[in-house]
Amino acid sequence: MDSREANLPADHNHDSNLYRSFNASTSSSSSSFTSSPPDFLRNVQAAFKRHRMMPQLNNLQPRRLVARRQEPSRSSASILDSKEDDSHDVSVKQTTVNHEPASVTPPSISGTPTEEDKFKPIDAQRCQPSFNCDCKNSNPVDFPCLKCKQALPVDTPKKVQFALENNARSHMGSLALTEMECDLNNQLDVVTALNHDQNVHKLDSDLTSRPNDERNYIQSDFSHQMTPSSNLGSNCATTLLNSVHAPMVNSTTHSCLENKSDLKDHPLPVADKSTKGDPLPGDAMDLQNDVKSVTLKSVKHEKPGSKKDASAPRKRNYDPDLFFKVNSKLYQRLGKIGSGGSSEVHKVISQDCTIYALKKIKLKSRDYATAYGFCQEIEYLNKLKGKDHIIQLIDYEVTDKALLKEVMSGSMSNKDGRVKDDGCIYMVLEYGEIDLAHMLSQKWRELDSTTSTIDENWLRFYWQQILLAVKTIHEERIVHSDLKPANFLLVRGSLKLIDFGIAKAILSDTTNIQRDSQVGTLSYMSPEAFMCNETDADGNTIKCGRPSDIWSLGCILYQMVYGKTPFADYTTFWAKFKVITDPNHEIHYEQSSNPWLLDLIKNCLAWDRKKRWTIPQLLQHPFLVPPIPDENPNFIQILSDSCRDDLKATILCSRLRELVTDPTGLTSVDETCKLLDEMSRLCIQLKERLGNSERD
Ligand SMILES: Nc1ncnc2c1ncn2[C@@H]1O[C@H](COP(=O)(O)OP(=O)(O)OP(=O)(O)O)[C@@H](O)[C@H]1O
Repeated sequence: MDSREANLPADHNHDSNLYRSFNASTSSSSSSFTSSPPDFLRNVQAAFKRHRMMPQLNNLQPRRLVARRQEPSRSSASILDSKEDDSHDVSVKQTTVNHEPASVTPPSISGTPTEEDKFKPIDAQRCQPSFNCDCKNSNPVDFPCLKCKQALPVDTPKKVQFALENNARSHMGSLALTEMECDLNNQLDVVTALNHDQNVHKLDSDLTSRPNDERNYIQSDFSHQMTPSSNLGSNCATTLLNSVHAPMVNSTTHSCLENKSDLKDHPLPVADKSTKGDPLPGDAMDLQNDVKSVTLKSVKHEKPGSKKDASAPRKRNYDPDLFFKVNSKLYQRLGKIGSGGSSEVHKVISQDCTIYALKKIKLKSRDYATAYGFCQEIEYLNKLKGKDHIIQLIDYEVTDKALLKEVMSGSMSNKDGRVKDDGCIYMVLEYGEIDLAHMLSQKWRELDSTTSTIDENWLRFYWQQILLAVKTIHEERIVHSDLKPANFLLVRGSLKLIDFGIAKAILSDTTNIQRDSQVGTLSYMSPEAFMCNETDADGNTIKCGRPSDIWSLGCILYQMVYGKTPFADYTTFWAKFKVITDPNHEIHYEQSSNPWLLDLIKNCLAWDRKKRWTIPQLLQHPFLVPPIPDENPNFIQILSDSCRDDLKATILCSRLRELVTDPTGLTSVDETCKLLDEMSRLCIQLKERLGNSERD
């Protein structure tokens, strides 16, 4: 055992009643868990910090996530199943706890059997595999196994969990009751179920009743553990620390209550026989009384096997204010992340303790074509599954099954039809910590307070990732049409593309697509997006294809370099429309210390879409792939040698040599830029030729 834990001071405080009473029944460890609240909290915090990244913690299941399993063939009234309430059964269930990674569940189009019933009951969720009765427990020390009744050794992290749980519980008011009740028949649950977020939340509410200094201490102690929430990623420890603002799960509590058929048979933890005879101090006594009263109500309300209940309509076993349900799986809401023009995006946690983003699109009062378009995002995300730079779709559900069917079959026979009023699209997505828009504004805030300019390596790193993301979709013949910083999310250090809400597939063999309407976000919209479907000077219909995305990328890069979009000074729609669609409008570029950078932006923001570079070209641009410095006198020679057999490449080489060795006429910055333009073009062409000859 860690010496710091072993040295925890003795408990003299009423706040420790719960864990004290528990310790009394687990005598060998009792001294380890005794501490006055501030010391105790500190020790717990220290211990938790030490262990929170350990794999064991990643397996912890937040019990509030789960709702009670209902037997498929029975009404909700028959939830109370004596077998399920048998604490022995817990250890059986825990062996079946599903620790699969976030898996992709094939969505059901219609009539698929509900998975609701597979939803793990709370007891099963709480127990960790190490606690099951197959423990072959040869070293009984601390906690009794519920099935074999043998004591199980308690490793350090579990103690930490226990201590944390109980510590927080000891600060709880009556809100803790229902959770307590869930534990009534299972002392071991108290150890294994770490529900820090809820406890902290409850702690908040309870703090008001505490003396000021103690309250301050507790608040600072816990807030200390709850720091950089959204940037921590999605491991379980993060979850536990992050979800402080998650709503409390009264509904789960209820479902938990519903599962206790006869709580009389199960001893209350606070009234454990090992503490028999000890008068229960105030808090614990209140708690116990409250538990009993809630229990009685619950039992009365949910009498098992009653005919009335059996005939009652099936009850929702979750509270829609607290959970989302997608393909019968529940996701607890942790807070709203954002909302777009058409959707709400929430941070959620799944039953396997993984953080996701859940995008909900309400289809109410949408016309069929629009709803169909939204649904197509699913199609694209499915197509882009497994691609590194694209946000991953974990699961989805379209409540209007007919609509989904149409999208999946690629038809829209029902286009004049109406979407069901309560129709919704749910998409469970990989969770992104921060989007590029926020990263940029942070970056620019930092830069504004110093004299330094944007770090080119930072720029290169993220620009390359942006290009790779767009390359992925372009290769799949998808035009995103709404590229902007907010649609690139940082996931585990990589930028990933989101929001294919208005993306379009390139259907034919042509490189362009025709859009039905003008789309995108004004500041990033290409000239052709503004003029989509109109006729150009040559009488051709203006189309939006991949080059339109490249223009948007140019706007993003401009913003990364200068801190604002190229048309930011034109604030109204019409002003923007006018300058962007004007082929003679000259975009203003501030000087840059790196001329390649300017060249790069200009190649994206060429008004003539045919002159815009493609993604493969941009990926090879000298800004990302700097040419070997001129100091190397042999560079051109080496280059010429390597393409000796290719006449065109040799010509390019000699032209490049001329420019490098004799850059005449460089009297102005403009001239210099032109020269660099030319050199850049030659470099790219050479690179292409070399690449081709390599392939041949
Ligand atoms: N997977 C995710 N992880 C984290 N945050 C996300 C995720 N998906 C979306 N968001 C957040 O939610 C916001 C809205 O999402 P999204 O852009 O997909 O919705 P939308 O309705 O299509 O928006 P818009 O009107 O901007 O096109 C995003 O800007 C982003 O901040």
